Amino acid sequence: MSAIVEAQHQPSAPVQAAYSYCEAVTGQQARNFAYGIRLLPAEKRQAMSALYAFSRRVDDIGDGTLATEDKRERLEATRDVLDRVRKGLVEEDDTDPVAVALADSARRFPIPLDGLDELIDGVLMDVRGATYETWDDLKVYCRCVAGAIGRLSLGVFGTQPGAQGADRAPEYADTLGLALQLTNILRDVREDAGNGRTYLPSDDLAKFGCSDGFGSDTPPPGADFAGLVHFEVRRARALFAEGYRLLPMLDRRSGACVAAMAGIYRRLLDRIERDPEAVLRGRVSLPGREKAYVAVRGLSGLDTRNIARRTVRRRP
Ligand SMILES: CC(C)=CCC/C(C)=C/CC/C(C)=C/COP(=O)(O)OP(=O)(O)O
Repeated sequence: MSAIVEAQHQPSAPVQAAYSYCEAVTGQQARNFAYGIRLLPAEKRQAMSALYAFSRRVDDIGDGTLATEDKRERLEATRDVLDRVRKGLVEEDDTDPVAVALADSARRFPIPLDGLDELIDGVLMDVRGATYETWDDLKVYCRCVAGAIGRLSLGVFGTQPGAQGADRAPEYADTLGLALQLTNILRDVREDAGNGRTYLPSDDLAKFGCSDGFGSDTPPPGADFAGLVHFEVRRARALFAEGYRLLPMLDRRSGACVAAMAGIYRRLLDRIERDPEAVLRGRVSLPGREKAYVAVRGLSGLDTRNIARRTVRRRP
């Protein structure tokens, strides 16, 4: 019986090739998230790679050098691909491997594909050059480009039968996405400034005398740059703490994947907190061996158990 079930889960050759393509994209480009995705069993790993490859495509259009109108057109073309996936119109021999892999994943897992529309909407906001006055404004953007990825991933992970508070799992997955995105914004502050983009809320920039932006490897004169960074780090930490409530609801390997992704980003945040100006000098990153260590820790379940204990303690 189990052999029959196994056989049913074996993708056909073209679908397998499509997944191999998505896994190659993930391995080459997901410098941090690949460490978590690798910890998943094959079917979930393939589905996460399909989600990653689609998201990468959307993100690359947004970050690319095309003119604004061409970017818009390309983004709407990815929305058409998504519509074909949603309507079950993508055949196994389609020439787009990402569409084939995504269509197969959507058949296997209850992935809320509308989250990918949100991602496209978020990148369109970016292409339009949106700026954010308050954290509430920035949150709208972060929900689209990262919260949605958390909710999509949860569709692949699922929650464990009988997990307490599982109805709040999408909310926690979304919050974890916000935590990662805010960390990403802090890490990339200089690179984004170079591309004419500022994501941090203008209210926060004004409060710390940083409204003139970050065009050089030292803070603008008179600015309390460290104060600004520490303020945003505290905000990100609170989001991590809330989002981590998801972990005890997941099975062991999905929990390991999330713990590795979040753990690597939390360590980035630690580094940024210790030396805020480092983000002006270049891209803060972790050495490969440290990322591997965080992944192994995730697999050991240590982080998940600690969080479960803290969550239980906090309950009234
Ligand atoms: C529940 C759950 C799984 C939540 C996580 C959701 C998630 C993975 C959100 C991604 C947001 C983010 C910071 C993308 C940057 O990708 P990038 O390719 O620019 O990152 P990199 O530059 O660090 O490689």
